[in-house]
Amino acid sequence: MRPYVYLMAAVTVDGRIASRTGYSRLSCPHDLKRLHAMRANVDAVIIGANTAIVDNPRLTVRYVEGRNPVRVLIDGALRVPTTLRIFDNSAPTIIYTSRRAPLEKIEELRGRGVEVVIIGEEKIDPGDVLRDLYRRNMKKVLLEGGGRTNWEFLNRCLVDELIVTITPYVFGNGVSLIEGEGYPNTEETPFVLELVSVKLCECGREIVLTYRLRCKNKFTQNI
Ligand SMILES: NC(=O)C1=CN([C@@H]2O[C@H](COP(=O)(O)OP(=O)(O)OC[C@H]3O[C@@H](n4cnc5c(N)ncnc54)[C@H](OP(=O)(O)O)[C@@H]3O)[C@@H](O)[C@H]2O)C=CC1
Ligand SMILES: Nc1nc(O)c(N)c(N[C@@H]2O[C@H](COP(=O)(O)O)[C@@H](O)[C@H]2O)n1
Repeated sequence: MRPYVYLMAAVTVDGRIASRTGYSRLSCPHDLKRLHAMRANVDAVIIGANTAIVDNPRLTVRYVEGRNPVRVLIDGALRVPTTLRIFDNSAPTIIYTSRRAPLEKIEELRGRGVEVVIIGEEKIDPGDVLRDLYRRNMKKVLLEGGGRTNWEFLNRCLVDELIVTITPYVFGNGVSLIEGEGYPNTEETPFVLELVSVKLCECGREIVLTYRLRCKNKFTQNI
């Protein structure tokens, strides 16, 4: 069993979630409220190592009333600095890492109240992360990027709902919503996207697309 997985992001018209310099503040205040309402609605928020390093996010609920989710970081080599805001104890934080992680860094973070879980030899299977979160009674989680982490989950059919806000910008380069090895054509994706809704944001400049993802039968995960 695994939790229900939402993936939420803001993209430019050319599908980028960040520019080549790592700039990613795309959403208007209304869209940020939507993001924070989603954080308040889930049990955990998951990010990858680069997002943690580049953005140094808080991942707390601030623009609406609600409780903070558990913050989950996937970092196979435990590359992140120990000074990040996600280690500030304002909400619980769990790191999933592998045997590649330096032992002294694991100890330092554990000493500061961060739960560090070694879940793989080299690579981390996102299915294992989700199963572990489910065992901890987390039934709904939000995947907040970045592009590589989104790919790792999506490519294994581990995303149930995709909520993408299209913002009126173009980067021409940078990090795409999904950053992976890719598919050669539309037939060979392991999932189908079913459009649920198209909404104009309250600001009048952004479009919020919601899709439900259905895993094609031959790719169905046994999870
Ligand atoms: N506009 C928006 O809505 C958002 C934008 N962003 C932007 O996205 C950018 C970062 O995206 P990106 O560079 O793709 O990186 P990610 O944040 O997806 O981090 C990728 C890294 O995380 C680690 N990781 C993720 N999954 C696994 C796994 N299954 N097993 C092992 N390690 C894993 C790996 O580290 P390692 O290689 O060391 O093993 C991997 O290189 C930032 O610039 C950020 O600002 C992020 C979120 C939202
Ligand atoms: N949905 C969405 N829209 C944007 O424009 C964004 N830049 C992001 N980024 C995500 O939010 C994190 C920052 O969170 P805090 O404000 O520090 O709590 C960032 O790291 C991305 O995960 N998302």
